[in-house]
Amino acid sequence: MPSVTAARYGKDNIRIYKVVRDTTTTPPTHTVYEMIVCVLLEGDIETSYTQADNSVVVATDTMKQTTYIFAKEHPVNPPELFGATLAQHFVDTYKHIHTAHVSIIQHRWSRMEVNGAPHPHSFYRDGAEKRLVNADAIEGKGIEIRSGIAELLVLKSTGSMVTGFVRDEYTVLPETYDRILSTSVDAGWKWAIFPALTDVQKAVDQFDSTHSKAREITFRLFAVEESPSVQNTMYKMCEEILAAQPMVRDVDYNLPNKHYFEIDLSWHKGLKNTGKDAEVYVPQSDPNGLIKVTVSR
Ligand SMILES: O=c1[nH]c(=O)c2[nH]c(=O)[nH]c2[nH]1
Repeated sequence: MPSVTAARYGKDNIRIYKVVRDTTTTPPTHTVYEMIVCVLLEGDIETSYTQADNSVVVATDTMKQTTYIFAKEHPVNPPELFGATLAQHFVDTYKHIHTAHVSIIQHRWSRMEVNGAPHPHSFYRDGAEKRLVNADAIEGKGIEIRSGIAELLVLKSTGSMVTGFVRDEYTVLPETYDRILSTSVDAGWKWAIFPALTDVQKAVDQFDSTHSKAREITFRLFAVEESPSVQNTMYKMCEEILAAQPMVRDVDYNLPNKHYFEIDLSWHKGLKNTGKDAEVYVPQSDPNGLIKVTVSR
C-alpha cells in the first residue's frame, strides 16, 4: 500500500510592492519595497491527496490573501521579520499545520540621486542582485531563518590565479598566474534557531546590518585578495561572516566560475593577444565551474 511520505503545498510568486511614507519631511520621503513571496505548508494534509478530503486544505488563495494583509499590517522589512511573522501565523492559526515555509526574494529599488541630492520618491533597479530570506516556522522547535544574497554579478580583471592542481593525461589547463575572475554570488547565512517569534523581534536590528556586512565582506575579499582559488577565497568570506555575526551558525557560498578565454589573434598580422599581451577575451556562457561550500561554527 503506497503512502504519502512528504507533502507540502502553497502559493508561489506572490508579488508585493509596499510604499512607506515618512510624512515628517517636506515633501514626504517614500521608501519602497518589492518582493516575491512563496508560502508552503506542511502538516496533517495527507488525506487531501489520498481521499480528496479538502477539509484539511487551507486554500492557496487564502495564503495569498493573508500575505497581502500581513504586508499591510506589518513592516515588510527586514524580510526576516516579515517572513517569520507570516510563517508563525500559519502554524498558530491552523492546528493541523505543523510547519510553514516562507521564502522571500526582495528586489533592489535604490534611491535616485537628482541634482546631487537623494530624491524623495524616485528609485532605480540597482542590478539583478536580490536579497533572500527563507523563514520556516516549525511547531515545537521554533523559527529557522536563512538569509542570503543572490545574482550579485562581480568581476576582477587581475589578482586571481589557479596553480598547483592535479596534472595528468586529462589535464590541458595551464598553470595560471593572472586571470579574470567573475562569478554570480549566491551566499547564505543560517541563524541559530529562534525559539519563538519574540526572539526574532528582539534580533530585528541584526538582519539589515548583517546583510550589509556580508555584502561588504564579499566585495572586500573578492577585490583585495590575491585569490589562489575560488575555493580559498569563498572560505575566507565564510570565516569573516561567522566572525562578524555570533548569531549565525552556518555560512554557504555557491559560486559559478564564469570563464573568460584568451584568444590567439596572431593569425592576423602577428597581433599579440595572449599572456601579458591579452586584452581581448571571449566571455564563456557555458560550461562554467561551480564551487560550493558550507562553513559551520
Ligand atoms: O578557482 C578555481 N578552482 C577550481 O577548482 C578550478 N578548476 C579550473 O579549471 N579552474 C579553477 N579555478
